[in-house]
Amino acid sequence: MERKPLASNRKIPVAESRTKSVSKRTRSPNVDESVNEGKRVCTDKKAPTGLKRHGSSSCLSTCSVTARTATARQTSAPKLNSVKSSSNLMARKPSSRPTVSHATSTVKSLKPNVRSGAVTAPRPVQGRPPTGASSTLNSTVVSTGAPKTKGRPAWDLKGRLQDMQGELTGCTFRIAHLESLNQKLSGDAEVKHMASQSAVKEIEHLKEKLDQADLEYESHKKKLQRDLEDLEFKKSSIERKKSALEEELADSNNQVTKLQQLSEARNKTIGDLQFAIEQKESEILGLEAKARAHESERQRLNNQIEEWKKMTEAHSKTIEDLKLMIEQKNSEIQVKESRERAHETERRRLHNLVQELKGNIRVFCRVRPLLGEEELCKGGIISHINFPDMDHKILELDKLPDISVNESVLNSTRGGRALSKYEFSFDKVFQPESSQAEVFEEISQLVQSALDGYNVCIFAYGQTGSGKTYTMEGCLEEEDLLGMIPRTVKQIFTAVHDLEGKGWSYKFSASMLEIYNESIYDLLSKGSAREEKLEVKLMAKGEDVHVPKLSIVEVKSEQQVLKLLRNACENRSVAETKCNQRSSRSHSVFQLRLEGTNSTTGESSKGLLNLVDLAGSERVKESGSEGQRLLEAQSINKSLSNLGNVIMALGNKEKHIPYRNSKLTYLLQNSLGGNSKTLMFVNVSPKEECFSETLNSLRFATKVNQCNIGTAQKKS
Ligand SMILES: Nc1ncnc2c1ncn2[C@@H]1O[C@H](COP(=O)(O)OP(=O)(O)OP(=O)(O)O)[C@@H](O)[C@H]1O
Repeated sequence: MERKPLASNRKIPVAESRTKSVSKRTRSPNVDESVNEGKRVCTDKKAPTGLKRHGSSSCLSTCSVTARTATARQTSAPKLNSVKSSSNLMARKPSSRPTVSHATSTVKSLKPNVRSGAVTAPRPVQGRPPTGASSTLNSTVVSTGAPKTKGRPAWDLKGRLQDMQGELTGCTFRIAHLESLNQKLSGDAEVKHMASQSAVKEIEHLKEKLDQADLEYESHKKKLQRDLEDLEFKKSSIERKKSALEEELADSNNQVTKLQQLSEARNKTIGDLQFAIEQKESEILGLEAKARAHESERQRLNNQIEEWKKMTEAHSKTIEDLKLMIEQKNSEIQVKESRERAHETERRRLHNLVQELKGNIRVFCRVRPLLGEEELCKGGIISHINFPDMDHKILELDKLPDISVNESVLNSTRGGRALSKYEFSFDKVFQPESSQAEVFEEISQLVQSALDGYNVCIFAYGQTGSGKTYTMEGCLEEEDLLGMIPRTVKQIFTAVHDLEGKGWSYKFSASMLEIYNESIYDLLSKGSAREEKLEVKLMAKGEDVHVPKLSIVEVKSEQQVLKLLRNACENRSVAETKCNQRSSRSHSVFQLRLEGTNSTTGESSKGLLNLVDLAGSERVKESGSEGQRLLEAQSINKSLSNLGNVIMALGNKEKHIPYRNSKLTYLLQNSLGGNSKTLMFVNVSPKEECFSETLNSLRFATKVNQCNIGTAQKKS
């Protein structure tokens, strides 16, 4: 709150200055100063009202003193200094009275002038005649006349005495007059002194009041400031409260809105609930009706239960009879199961016998169909390959006119044209339209042999592009196109499920490797391990061969094996980008170890299934390879010809079988020969330009097919 200036404030300095002046006057009463000051006070119209009253009286008294002083000045103009000093003395010592001696001194001071006759009549104040004592004094002086000393001779002592007596009389008169004047002035001075004292007291009183007023003002000001601060604090707190209240109001409004929405929702819910209650009430009515119906039904059922109890007693007897029968049947079943197990053992024996009779090396020939652009040539007909017999065991290869083959051939005619034919006989010949399922059906017995504890080896042999990979792996993403490996795995897991009912439990572990340029690589490992060359080791004489560091994964499902196959394919394709068409130039070997035990009969079996996709069998000379290709071709040629040599040696019952001449035969040592069953697919391309390679492949397969490598031994 802004403080308004008080009216008295403006006047205070004046009053103070006046008070100071008065005090000063009081401390040093000087008539002239008082006169001057008195005049100034009288003319000061700005004096405060409180002071005016006192001031006016003071002024009046001062003015009267002034007037008198002025009169005295006029009266005794020549001796003004003396009068002044008297006045000053009186003013300084108000209690002291002017004495005669004093006056005498004054008179004395006048003497020289009298003596000299230089006393002059005081000049009257302009416009005003001399009044009172002054006029009297003047008249006295005048009446005494001028000194007449000059006019008397020295000897006229009497005259001079008279003059001096006259002069003394005048002086005496003047002294008396001055004394009266002095008394009057003393009285005036006393009055003035008293007035001055009262004025001083008044001023002091006023000063005290002023100080008090100042103190009050200061305290009031402080109070007002405190009040102002309090009010401002209250104002700010009120504003805070106001803003808080506004926020609360906004919150409240929000809450009100929410509550309104909630209320609406609840009203709707209440409506729904009421509707539901009505429905439930009607349902309850219906249920009550049903309950009544059920009660009557329960009554009826109770009656029926009573009847059934009687029947149950009768049935219990029947059940006892049946239990006896079941026990009899169970003992019969056990007898039958033991017979079945004996039959299973016999089946295995007979199955092996059949395999033996068929030969432990069997050769299937598969001719793939013409594909894509190949079909456009000659209307999609394979004219140089014939399948003459109904048993699908013979393949005829027509000698093409422009291809010379150093071989004895059958002569025949077709369409009036003499043709040379090559006839090959195998355990089975699959025509181009044969499906994967049909092919697998023929080898499924071999798979069963692996479960029975035999080493089984299935090869795919043939030139590049003849269908080896298609036959062994097929397309893993399409059920119908699955090759021999996934189908074998599937059959094994299906068969194991059946065998479990006969007391058998199996453990399977899988591995997959690649032999490229006579080096072994793990197809199930990744990174640097994928590039590591592995070695074949023989554990002990007559024992299994094994490859240290090779990944051997225990598998428990068909899906797990398929996943491994996919990983292997991926790894093979990665390597293929580094080395052109590497998959065609390497052998891939999938191995599945099967270990079975029969907890009922105590039998056990240990089989090894080898599924081999051999490298393309092109001949080095004809392919005209050089550099890396030549090295690959030489490695392939070496391992394939050694495979033929091993099989020949086995067929010839030679003492030394050259297994170690190549990595492939060394690895398959225990799966080729007396303790194993071997099947070779010879894959044939339908293209005429592949005639020469087809002929070579068929000749190689024929040699293998003619071998009898002995009776397989079951491992246990
Ligand atoms: N019986 C068949 N039915 C349909 N297509 C086949 C058949 N046999 C092979 N093919 C196809 O022929 C092509 C070559 O087959 P595949 O790759 O299996 O030959 P390959 O002998 O394994 O060749 P490589 O030695 O180069 O690996 C592939 O596209 C394959 O799908």
